Amino acid sequence: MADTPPVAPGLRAAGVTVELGGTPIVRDIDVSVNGGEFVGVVGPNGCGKSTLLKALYKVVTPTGGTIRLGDLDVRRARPAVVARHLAVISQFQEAGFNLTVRDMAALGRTPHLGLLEPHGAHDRRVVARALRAVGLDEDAERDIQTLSGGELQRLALARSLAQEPGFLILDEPTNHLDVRHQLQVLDIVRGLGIGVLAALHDLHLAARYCDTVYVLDHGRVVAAGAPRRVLTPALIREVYHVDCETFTDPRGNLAFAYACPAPAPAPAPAPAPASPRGDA
Ligand SMILES: Nc1ncnc2c1ncn2[C@@H]1O[C@H](COP(=O)(O)OP(=O)(O)OP(=O)(O)O)[C@@H](O)[C@H]1O
Repeated sequence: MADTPPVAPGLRAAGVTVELGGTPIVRDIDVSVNGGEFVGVVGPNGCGKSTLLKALYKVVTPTGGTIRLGDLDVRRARPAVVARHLAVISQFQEAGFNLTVRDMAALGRTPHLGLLEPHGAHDRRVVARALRAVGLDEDAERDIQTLSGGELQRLALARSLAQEPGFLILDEPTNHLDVRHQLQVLDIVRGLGIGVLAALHDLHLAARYCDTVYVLDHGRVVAAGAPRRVLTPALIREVYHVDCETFTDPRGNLAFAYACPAPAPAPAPAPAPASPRGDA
């Protein structure tokens, strides 16, 4: 009988609170992502999206809360153990070393290998498949220093795919990407069939790809649920301070038309002080 594939683990975070430099940045947040679900975190600049994600993937230490990935207690587990289950694509991709594209993608295998254990045939196959998936297979021997920002972003995805994670956290995965590659990357991610938590700025992409969105403002969740239910003109006005109309585009996706609110009319000029002589 064929083995049943392992069930992708879900993420359950409760009461996550983060203070940085004595300032509360993330305040008592609950997040739940089922295995196979694509969940977005949206909100204005500085609302705490990256800090929340960093707390979930152990780069920032929360001051409170619990974080579980399947049966794993993320806060107590060693980072190397967490990395076997969780891949992360962070906001800024830097090509700091002279590695080839293939070598960089192959780093995704590290959590699965023992110290100094060489890559086997399976590892090489996984890496080749990951590079093919993001359209970088023909660039495998290039030095990563020569890649564009968008190519580096796709390489970061290839490295994460090579990691064969059970869960994926993405911080602005479409940074630097043109329209086609935005869709390509998010299609690949959604097609993985694992739990995904992604901070997204583009509400069109959030509405198109997410099963659920969490809307953050000033470090708190102010709304959560299916995009059509949550991303209303009223909520967008309240959180982003723009005028907004929503509509369904010709492809059936929820879409948004924004405008900055008209500036408040200038106050009327103060009346000129009365002349001491009383003439006009
Ligand atoms: N190490 C730190 N010390 C103090 N404040 C910090 C630190 N890191 C981030 N912050 C502040 O925390 C707030 C939230 O930052 P965060 O990067 O989580 O926001 P964000 O929602 O991801 O923003 P953006 O959309 O601009 O990427 C910001 O006001 C930021 O200046």
